[in-house]
Amino acid sequence: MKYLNQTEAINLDQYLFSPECGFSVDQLMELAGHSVAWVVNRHYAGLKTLVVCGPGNNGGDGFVCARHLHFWGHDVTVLAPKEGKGALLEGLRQQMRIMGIPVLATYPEEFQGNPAGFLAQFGVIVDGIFGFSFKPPMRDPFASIIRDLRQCGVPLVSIDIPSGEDVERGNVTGEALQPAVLVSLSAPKLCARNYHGIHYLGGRFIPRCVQERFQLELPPFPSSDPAVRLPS
Ligand SMILES: NC(=O)C1=CN([C@@H]2O[C@H](COP(=O)(O)OP(=O)(O)OC[C@H]3O[C@@H](n4cnc5c(N)ncnc54)[C@H](O)[C@@H]3O)[C@@H](O)[C@H]2O)[C@H](O)CC1
Ligand SMILES: [K+]
Repeated sequence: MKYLNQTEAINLDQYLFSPECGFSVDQLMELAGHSVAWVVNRHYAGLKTLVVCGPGNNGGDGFVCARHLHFWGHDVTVLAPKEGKGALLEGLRQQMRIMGIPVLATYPEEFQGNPAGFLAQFGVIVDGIFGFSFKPPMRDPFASIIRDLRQCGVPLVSIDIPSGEDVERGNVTGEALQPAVLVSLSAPKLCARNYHGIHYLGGRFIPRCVQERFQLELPPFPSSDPAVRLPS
């Protein structure tokens, strides 16, 4: 299986959205977020869940994941410190509102100065902060949230990239998240080469001709599963 560098990941994404392929962002985000929710439910079914969303499409995957987990009976809270841009992310936020899923911009008042106390309420935390467009160094508010998440002891499930990792070189600063579970989307990125936790490939939407064009050599997905576990 091929591990993508940052440029290859962006090129694959753009090719999928080109007229030649005909996919739309919201369509693939739905499939990506659904596959992450499926993995979370498989390993952490029924646990109180926090989904932390960043400002880009990795955060969008997080909102979609939150919606599916809510439907599947999880008690879900979203922490999304920055308003993402565009109608797609705005629509996802509106869905949270009408479904009664709390979306916090900061830690609640009673936990200001005690992030560990807030995070300890959750059985699992989904990391939708940064994906393949992340460029170090991290900036606040995400730098401090990532520090809190690293120290909190609650199992983390990272979407596509453990947030804070350089997409190609991995955890070079030592400040990135170290998730219990990583769900790579489309194809794993170079930073995942040395990942030894529970590793899934999700986002089962790459047509055969696109796999061949990008020489992805993806493993087969079992039955109708939206994700496949990779050896680690
Ligand atoms: N093809 C697929 O598999 C699909 C993947 N999806 C998901 O989309 C992300 C990539 O999304 P993108 O919007 O390009 O970028 P990010 O979410 O990684 O973040 C960009 C966001 O973050 C800001 N930012 C960048 N660096 C920093 C920094 N050092 N400090 C603070 N903020 C930073 C930047 O300004 C942007 O606002 C991919 O990983 C998948 O999760 C799609 O959902 C579907 C198709
Ligand atoms: K992430």
